[in-house]
Amino acid sequence: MTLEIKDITGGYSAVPVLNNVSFSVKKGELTGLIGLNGAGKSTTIKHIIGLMQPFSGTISINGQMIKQNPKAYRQAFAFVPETPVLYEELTLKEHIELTALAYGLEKEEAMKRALRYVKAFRLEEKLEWFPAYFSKGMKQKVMLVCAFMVDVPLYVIDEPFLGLDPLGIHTFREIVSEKKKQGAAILMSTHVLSAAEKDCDNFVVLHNGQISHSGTLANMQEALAMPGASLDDLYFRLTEEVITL
Ligand SMILES: Nc1ncnc2c1ncn2[C@@H]1O[C@H](COP(=O)(O)OP(=O)(O)OP(=O)(O)O)[C@@H](O)[C@H]1O
Repeated sequence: MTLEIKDITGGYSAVPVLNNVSFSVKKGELTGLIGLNGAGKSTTIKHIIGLMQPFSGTISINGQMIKQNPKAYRQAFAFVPETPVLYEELTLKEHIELTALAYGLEKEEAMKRALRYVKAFRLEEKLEWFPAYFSKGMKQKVMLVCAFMVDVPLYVIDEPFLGLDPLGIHTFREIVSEKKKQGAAILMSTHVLSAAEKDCDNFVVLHNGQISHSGTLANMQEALAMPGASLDDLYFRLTEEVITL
């Protein structure tokens, strides 16, 4: 098990947003984290990446908790936020160098690795560009390059499908498939259920801060006695929120 979340309860004030959330993400698997607006996906991710500490429960990556060795824990994952966070005064090349520094990678080797992804996302002419010149999708690609250039056990990716163009999504899928083959675990939060159904090996459905289901599509179909149902239909049943006009 690469990422193991055991019974976490947590939130922003004394009132918890997450209640007894448990799930795991296995080596070589892509797990989709899905749920309605406000269900608790970002809050869960903030706990995983160490921005928030749970009131109770534990989170570990490859058996290690953040408090045991914060630096090792932080270097065990790469995170891509939904909204790109880039340094205005640094070029794409300098973002790659900064990532290498943060993960303790040798600069030339790191650049070689990053260039594969830079080319795959068609950014090779833009290595000297500053973020101000990038479109929203290009900024997202820069974030993805900086995440995928490091070999880590866990990738946490928040909503990759809304900013990328179709070629970018194709490239993203190819990289994810390669990373899975190399044994990485990937947690991806998304609202794009058609893409999630196609790509994810299993799903964690959050509803009102609790897990309403986790497992494969087949597990969900069986549990809900909806053989052959799409992820959309299963999701609406699990969240019980189909609004008709
Ligand atoms: N900084 C914050 N302070 C207080 N409450 C917050 C904060 N951020 C989120 N919340 C609350 O926590 C709950 C879960 O929000 P969260 O952002 O985790 O949802 P989400 O599933 O990521 O939603 P979305 O799909 O809209 O991104 C919501 O009730 C939200 O209002």
